[in-house]
Amino acid sequence: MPAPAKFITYIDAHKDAFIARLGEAVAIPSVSGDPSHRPDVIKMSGYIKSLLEPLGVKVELKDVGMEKQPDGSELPLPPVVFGTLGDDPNKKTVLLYAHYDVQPALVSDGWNTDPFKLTPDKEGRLFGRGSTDDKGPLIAWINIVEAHVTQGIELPVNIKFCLEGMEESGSEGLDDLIEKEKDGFFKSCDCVCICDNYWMNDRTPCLTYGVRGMSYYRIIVSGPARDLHSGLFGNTVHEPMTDLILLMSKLVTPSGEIMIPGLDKLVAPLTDSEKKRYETIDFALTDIEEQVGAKIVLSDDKSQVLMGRMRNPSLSLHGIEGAFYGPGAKTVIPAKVQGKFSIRLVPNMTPENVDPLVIKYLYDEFAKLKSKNTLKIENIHAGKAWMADPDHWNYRAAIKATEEVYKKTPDLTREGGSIPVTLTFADVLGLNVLLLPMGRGDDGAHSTNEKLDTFNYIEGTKLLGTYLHEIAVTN
Ligand SMILES: C[C@H](N)C(=O)N[C@@H](Cc1c[nH]cn1)C(=O)O
Ligand SMILES: [Zn+2]
Ligand SMILES: [Zn+2]
Repeated sequence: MPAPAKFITYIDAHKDAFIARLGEAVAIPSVSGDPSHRPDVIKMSGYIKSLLEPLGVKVELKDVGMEKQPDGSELPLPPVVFGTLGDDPNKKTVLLYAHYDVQPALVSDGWNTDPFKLTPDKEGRLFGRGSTDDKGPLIAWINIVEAHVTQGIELPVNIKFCLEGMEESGSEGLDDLIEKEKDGFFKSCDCVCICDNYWMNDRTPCLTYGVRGMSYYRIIVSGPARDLHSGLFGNTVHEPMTDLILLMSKLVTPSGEIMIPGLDKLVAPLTDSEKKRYETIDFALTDIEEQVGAKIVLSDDKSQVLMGRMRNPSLSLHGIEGAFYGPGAKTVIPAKVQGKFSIRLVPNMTPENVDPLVIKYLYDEFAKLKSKNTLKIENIHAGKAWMADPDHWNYRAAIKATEEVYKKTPDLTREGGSIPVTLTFADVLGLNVLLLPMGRGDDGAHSTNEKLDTFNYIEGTKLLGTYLHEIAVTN
């Protein structure tokens, strides 16, 4: 059943108000990975509550405890926002998940505008941290509820909201809460919809039936009791940074191959029918080139590139904490450095079968250095890969909604990024999970100048609303 015309008209008529609302959300720098921003993450949960309650949504802010910091101190975790609207036993109940935390962003990283001030350009692109990941989609769900409630349009389903503030930092606390509430808050849910990923390009909508998992590591090399003068102690002591750089150079080749023995044997084998699926996705190498702003794609083969993102693991080096990085030429030997890297996990890899291989390999490589420094390896957070059945009515409803709004049949894709809770919803609640993205492949999530096109925000809002009307009638 298409969404009522009144709903579509309301969305179009309120475009400016919806952009202003997204601006309010972006202005709260809810960076979950930065302890100094924890009050902002918590403030964001209050902002969401203040939008939902006047619309008749019953809101609970669920406390999920404390987060241990590397120095042993503790920080309060931001609450998980539970919302309930409707309890009609004759309607399906849809669980809507989104996250209200964002990645860090500084103007000095290379932003052209203040990342926490939503800034439109003349092409209608809305620049700001979280615009596409994931505040745009989260605010869109609220806009949809507002359109129904204020226009007297009956909601075709009961809605449960589960909105978290730690997704960008390993979703700490959420799995336990879902386990605890599976026969409580989540009991009546029939399916899940998550709007937190992206199209493959700037033209073709997609539905996503898989995400990669992730294991994020910190390798800590320490030696001297304090930072040293390189003129006095260079070629005199074992230098932690030298050891760390050597270790990090042993993880992945420049062509993307993971160098840790045994990891490749864990990956689920490729079948012929799966291989064919990559050939039909609307995608060109130029899409990646445009998204990254350079001609640096690893392969000339479209299917290889898609498999590299969707069904194979990857290892990325992210940074070194404790290293000298400022301007000038400080002649320091850093006393303790921490290298950060992560591995994107695919079926049948798990943090449990990957961790021992990573740890053994790094200790073996460290032993070869014959260094007197100390090595410590930690898995900071981990989540498994997930795949759903795209033949389910949840997906059929989303295909119909996409065809109604965009007049195109969506591609079926797997996401290269990770959304740890997808697997928990599927396994613990036993529900089909659909990823229904709003933004485009060139939105720059996690990057500088993240944006959401006004077109995608508004048409995406219509899509999500239409999807609710379609699931009500799809079996
Ligand atoms: C796909 C989703 N929008 C996303 O960006 N997820 C993050 C999750 C994460 C895990 N550790 C840190 N962030 C991602 O895939 O990086
Ligand atoms: Zn996200
Ligand atoms: Zn993200």
